[in-house]
Amino acid sequence: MAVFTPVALDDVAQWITQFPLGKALELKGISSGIENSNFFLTTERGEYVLTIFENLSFEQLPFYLNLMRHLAERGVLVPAPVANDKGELIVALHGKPASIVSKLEGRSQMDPQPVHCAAVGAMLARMHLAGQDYALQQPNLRGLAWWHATTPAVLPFIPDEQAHLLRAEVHFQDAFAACDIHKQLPAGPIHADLFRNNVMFDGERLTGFFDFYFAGCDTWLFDVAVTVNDWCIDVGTGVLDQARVRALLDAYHAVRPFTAAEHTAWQPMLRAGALRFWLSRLYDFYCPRAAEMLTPHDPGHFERILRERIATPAPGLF
Ligand SMILES: Nc1ncnc2c1ncn2[C@@H]1O[C@H](COP(=O)(O)OP(=O)(O)O)[C@@H](O)[C@H]1O
Ligand SMILES: N[C@@H](CCOP(=O)(O)O)C(=O)O
Repeated sequence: MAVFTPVALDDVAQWITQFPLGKALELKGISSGIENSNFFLTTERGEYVLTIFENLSFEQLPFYLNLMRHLAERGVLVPAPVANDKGELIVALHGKPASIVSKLEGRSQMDPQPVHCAAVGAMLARMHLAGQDYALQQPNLRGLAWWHATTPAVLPFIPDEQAHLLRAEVHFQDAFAACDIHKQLPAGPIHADLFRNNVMFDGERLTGFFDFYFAGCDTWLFDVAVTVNDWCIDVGTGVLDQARVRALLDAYHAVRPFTAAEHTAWQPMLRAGALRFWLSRLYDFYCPRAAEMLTPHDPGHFERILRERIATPAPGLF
C-alpha cells in the first residue's frame, strides 16, 4: 500500500552508478510507511533503504538528510545517507526527490520494557548533544504556530467538550511558551516523532532512530515529552508506567543532565507533547489530504493522554 511510486530493479540499474555502491542486486518495496515510497535495496556493497519522497521537496529535504549525516558522523545510531559522485544526498528518481540511507538492523519494539526505554533515553540525550553544532536551522513545523493555524480548522468538527479542552490547552501552552522558564530551556535539532515505530531494536540492543521527517529545532524537553508519551504508557489508558518513565529519564539524565528549568517545565511540556499529536490526528481525521488512502490514527488516544497529563502529575525528571 505504501509504495506510491513503483520502481523496478531495471529502473535503478543505471541510476545507481552515480553512488559508490556497486551494482543493484535486489529491490523490495516496503509496505509499512505512510508518507513516502520506501524500498529495501541490496547492492554489491550491502543493504540500504531507498526512499522516494512523495510530499517533501528538493528545497525542504536538505535539513533532514544533512541532520542524519551530521548525527551519524558523530556516532548517533541513525541511518547514514549515501552521497552520489557529486556529493549530493538528494537525487531525482522518476522525477521525484530520492535518497539512499544505510539499513538499520532489527525491528520496532512495540511492547517496550524498561531496558528498551533506557536505551532510547540514552540515545536521545546523545542525539541532542551531537546536534548542538548542526549548522542548518528549521523550526519545528508542528510547533505552537502550527497549533494556532490548525485549531480553527478542526474546531467546527469536534463536540463542545473537546473544543473547550482544545481551546483551553492552546491558551495554556501560549502562556507556557511565553514564560521565563520556557526561555531558559536548552534547544536544538530534535526528532519530534520518536515513537516506538521509529526506533529499531535487535533484541535489547538499540540499532537506530529513523524517520526524521518531522525533525526541527525546538526545546530538547519537548522531544523527551513526545518520547515518554509514547514509550512509557499503558496504550489503552495513556497512564504512565513509572518503571519505564524512570528508566528512560534516568538514562537520559546520565548522559545529558536535565536543568532546573527543565524540571519546572516538565509537566506542561508533557501536555504540549500530547496536544501536538492530538491536534495532528484530529486534522488528519477531519481534513484528510486529497487521495489519502490510509486509515487515520485515532485522535482519542492523545485526547486521553492530554486529559491524563492534566489530571495526574508525572514522575519528576530527576
Ligand atoms: N533506515 C532504515 N533501516 C531499516 N528499515 C527502515 C529504514 N527506514 C525505513 N525502514 C522501514 O520502512 C518502514 C517505513 O519507513 P517510514 O520512515 O516510517 O516511512 P514513511 O515515512 O513513509 O512513514 C519502517 O517501518 C521500517 O520498517
Ligand atoms: N507518530 C505520529 C504519526 C507520524 O507517523 P510516522 O509513521 O511517520 O511516525 C502519530 O502517531 O500520530
